[in-house]
Amino acid sequence: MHLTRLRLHDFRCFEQVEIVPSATTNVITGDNASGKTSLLEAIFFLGRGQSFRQSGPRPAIRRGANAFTLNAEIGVPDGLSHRLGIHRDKRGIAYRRDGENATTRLDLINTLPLQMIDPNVHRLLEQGPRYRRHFMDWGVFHVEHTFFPAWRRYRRALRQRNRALKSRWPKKDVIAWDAELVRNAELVDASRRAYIDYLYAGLPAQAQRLLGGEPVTLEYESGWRGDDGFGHALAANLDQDLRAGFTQQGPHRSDLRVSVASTKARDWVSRGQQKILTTALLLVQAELLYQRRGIRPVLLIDDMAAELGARYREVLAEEIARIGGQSFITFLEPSLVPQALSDAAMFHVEHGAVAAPC
Ligand SMILES: Nc1ncnc2c1ncn2[C@@H]1O[C@H](COP(=O)(O)OP(=O)(O)OP(=O)(O)O)[C@@H](O)[C@H]1O
Repeated sequence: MHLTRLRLHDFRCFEQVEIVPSATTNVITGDNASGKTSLLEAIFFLGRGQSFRQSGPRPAIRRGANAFTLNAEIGVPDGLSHRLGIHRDKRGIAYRRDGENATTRLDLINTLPLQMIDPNVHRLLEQGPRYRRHFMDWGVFHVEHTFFPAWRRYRRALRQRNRALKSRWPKKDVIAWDAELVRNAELVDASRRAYIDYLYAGLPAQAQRLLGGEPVTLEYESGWRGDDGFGHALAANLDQDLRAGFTQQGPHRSDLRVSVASTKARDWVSRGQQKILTTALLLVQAELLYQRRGIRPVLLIDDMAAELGARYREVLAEEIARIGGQSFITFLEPSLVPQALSDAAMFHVEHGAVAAPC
């Protein structure tokens, strides 16, 4: 699965741009503020239906324009292709797959699976559990089919239970949601555990290649206390939930502990090592998706050289080339592009224009 053509119209600093990328590695170079990240953002939008920037889709409309349009053609392994489109104007955002108006974000996610590695990727280790849950759930979503419907039902029941708690409704109205919560929490928990086991199995080989064999461990934390199951934990914590006004335990509070040589990875000092470790985790995820479903996600790597010296850059580039699939990797300057990417298609971005492969 890869992009065979990409068109941007009035998106960020680009008025009108079309690129025909390589099915393997695409290197994008350009000065600060030339539009490299915006190109990756456009691809990300097409695969996720939203931006990775905090500001939401509206500011992505080019200054002075009324709407942006993104289009992509996606080649799939059986020789077929899909067309994806996104249009954003003042009325809202519309998605299209193969001309179909009823396209949802889920359709985009399934049509163009992609994995983003940005300069802040180390926050996966440093910051709160939300980032690690997001990391886990991206992978679980793509490989464990029971996960997403259960997660959706769980969140719906959680919202209702929290509403009852916040509004100080009688106990019976709170616990009325417990059976639905428990049923779905167990499915979510089982899918995540199975996924982390698979991921863990692939990690030593990847860590060996990228980190030189430091033992990395992953420990999944379910989000509730005790070994007697979620139903028991919910019941035992009911009075505390009533006082707090929300459900304090459950899969929505789960976490993934990442340790290197028995030290919590966020205490591992070097930012560069943290970036390499996080990238290793993301690449194992990408490989797992290929092994389990035959899908290679498109890799988007923004400012690959940030935090990394020449040796780590080279090791990472070799790994990306080994894994295969399509990638888009940005660099400030051509001199930062590692040797292992010398066969990549090269694009140069300048003043809202993209120069074709040279
Ligand atoms: N809606 C918009 N309309 C016009 N220009 C915009 C809009 N949004 C952002 N820009 C501009 O687009 C330019 C490209 O930004 P982008 O983040 O893609 O650059 P970059 O090449 O990744 O830079 P860096 O290497 O510094 O991260 C910036 O000058 C930014 O101010």
